[in-house]
Amino acid sequence: MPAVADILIPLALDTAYSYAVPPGLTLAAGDVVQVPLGPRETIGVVWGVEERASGGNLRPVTGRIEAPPLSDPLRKLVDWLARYTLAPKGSALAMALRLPDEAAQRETSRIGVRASGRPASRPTTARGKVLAVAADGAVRGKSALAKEAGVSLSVVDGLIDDGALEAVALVPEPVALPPDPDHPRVPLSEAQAEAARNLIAPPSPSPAETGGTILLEGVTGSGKTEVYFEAVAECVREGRQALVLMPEIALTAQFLDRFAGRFGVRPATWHSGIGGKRRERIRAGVASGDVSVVVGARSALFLPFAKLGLIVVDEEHESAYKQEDGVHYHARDMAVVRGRFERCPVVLASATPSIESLVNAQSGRYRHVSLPGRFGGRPLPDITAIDMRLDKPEIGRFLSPPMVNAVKATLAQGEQALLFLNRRGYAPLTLCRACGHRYQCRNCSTWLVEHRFRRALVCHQCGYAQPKPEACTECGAFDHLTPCGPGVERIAEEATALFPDKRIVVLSSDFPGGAERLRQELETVAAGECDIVIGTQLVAKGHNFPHLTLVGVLDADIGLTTGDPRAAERTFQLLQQVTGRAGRGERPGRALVQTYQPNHPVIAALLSGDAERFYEEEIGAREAAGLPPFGRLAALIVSGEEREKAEAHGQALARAADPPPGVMVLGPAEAPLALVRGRWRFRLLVKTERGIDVQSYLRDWLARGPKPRGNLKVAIDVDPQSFL
Ligand SMILES: Nc1ncnc2c1ncn2[C@@H]1O[C@H](COP(=O)(O)OP(=O)(O)OP(=O)(O)O)[C@@H](O)[C@H]1O
Ligand SMILES: [Zn+2]
Repeated sequence: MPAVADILIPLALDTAYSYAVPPGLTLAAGDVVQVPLGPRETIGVVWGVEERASGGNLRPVTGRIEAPPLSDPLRKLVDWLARYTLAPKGSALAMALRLPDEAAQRETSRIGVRASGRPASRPTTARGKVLAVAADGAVRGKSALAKEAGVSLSVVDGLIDDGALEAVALVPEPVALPPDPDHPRVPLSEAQAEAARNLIAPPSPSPAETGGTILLEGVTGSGKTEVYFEAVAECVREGRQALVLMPEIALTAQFLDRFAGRFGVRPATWHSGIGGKRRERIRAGVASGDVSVVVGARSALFLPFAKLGLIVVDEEHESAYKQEDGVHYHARDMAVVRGRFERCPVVLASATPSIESLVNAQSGRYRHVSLPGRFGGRPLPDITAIDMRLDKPEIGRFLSPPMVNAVKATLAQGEQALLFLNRRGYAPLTLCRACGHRYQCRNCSTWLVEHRFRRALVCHQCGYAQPKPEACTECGAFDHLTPCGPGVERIAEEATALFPDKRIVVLSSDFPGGAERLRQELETVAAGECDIVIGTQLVAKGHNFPHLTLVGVLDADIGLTTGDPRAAERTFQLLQQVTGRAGRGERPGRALVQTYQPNHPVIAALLSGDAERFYEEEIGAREAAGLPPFGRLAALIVSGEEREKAEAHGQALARAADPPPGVMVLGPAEAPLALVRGRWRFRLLVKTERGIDVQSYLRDWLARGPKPRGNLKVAIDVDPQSFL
């Protein structure tokens, strides 16, 4: 009987297609192949092979492709991801199947030169210098050779033309050298050593299964990194591979150097800035098992590891782990799933765990390993509130007098201060004082944010930008456009006026020069090469700034009024993280928090340092309201170019909802961000009891309900993190 292969294609298709396996080709599940699809050829992955009588009229597989096959656990992850998120299976596959892009194919290998043994036809002093260096016969890069000889590159080129030097292709450097788990290292503290032991080997004899998820909870600066490095070391000793997931921007040279301090070499890294050939070589090294540790952003979760033995999710509470477009997945949750399929342990590390993970730890589903104090007995920072109703800043200013004094005192000691405001740009709103006009995005229902550095009004949703006008575009009045409220650029202006001779740096995700420049800038902060850092949430977490002793939070209340069910949790985590940047080095730190609501439970918990009580109350509130993890949420976001049609489709969906007992469907309601990129948005929210299979319900409902037509779209977001 002929063999038939079911091939999943990495496009938005939900099922695998059947193809005949031509004689002479043997295929196994996971193989990457080329197949005809309509008039074209495309790439796919074998999802299953069987002998079937009816395979005769199927189109044949064209051939196998040189690419690492997808292992059984990775294919299971793709299936699971698609089922859980309701994304088409092919879209889930696309995340695990990044094929060499054309740019990578075109990249040429690096060329080096060495002495050919023939003399130069026209000897000169400069040429003599080059040949003297090259006399050892070693292969060098052209510019390295020129530099070593102290001549210009053209001299080297001349010698190549002349035949005295010959060009050879350089063997690419390995993407990562093998980490040494027993590299000499700084000793762990007693608390760290105990936590590391618990992480690697559970204290009480547990069932023979390895695997399992562990919550590693330790206050800011407790030294969790060194603890999970021990688990990584153990994994490497066993000859297996480890993956450490981090929020993208935490992947700094400082972190990689810490890794090198522990293991003797830097790990392979994986994030959106890594492209071309390097990407392919990391994938290949991961698939062959040559690369034993990868530190990466969330997409590293889909790398084809040959023998994965450990996944660490650092800062597991981070909402950046949730992908909010395309396949809506949460990398922390998928890490737990991949760990299950790979039968390897998953360590979730955080100073401020997500409510979900903490509940799982308390209920015994996860093991719980704690580090209750800072490394070296260092104290946690003192946190004090500044009541903004009493300590008002001057008109048009945003730093209250006690804040200014604290910064002054800190700088006088030669220490560093961080001013934290979670708002990019100069001012979040521009208003004409003559006619009252407010500048709004033409594609989105958002105010345009002034960016003074760029001299533009910018939409933070769609990126639309217009030059800041001289006169009001509505009424023509000159000199009446007023910035309302502060962003980090405006705080920088104020700080510069107050401390004109200090080095001030502003850090936010729109830092000019992109992520790589931003990473470099974070290094200079860590090295103590600036006095005042002004930053958004991007500098608030995961970083280690040893010179920083004062953290000033400028608007602690900013996140409390969003109406988001996670507002309290988010605000608490963010404030705890940002204040936790203070006093991590030799000198103790403190934090000042500007607030209009010092008695708000979140602010009060932060000030008292009683995280446990905050978590207890928040968990109680979630349970009472049936919110995650005690109930489940899923959102449908209907969008379209015409407002009425989008709303009507939302209403038609709601009419078809027919929720069974235990399921509630709310909406459609106009989304808080009602218009984004010219599309009107309406949200439906599904809230269910914990035991309900929300995916099955959603599938039935969508199959039954009206189909989106024309430019209408329905996005599905299971376990939504954002409610905008
Ligand atoms: N065994 C050790 N010996 C010397 N220094 C250590 C040791 N363990 C940790 N440290 C230092 O203590 C500081 C805090 O450690 P680390 O960054 O691992 O904390 P953390 O728990 O990850 O904090 P956060 O959650 O706030 O990011 C760092 O400066 C680190 O270098
Ligand atoms: Zn916009």
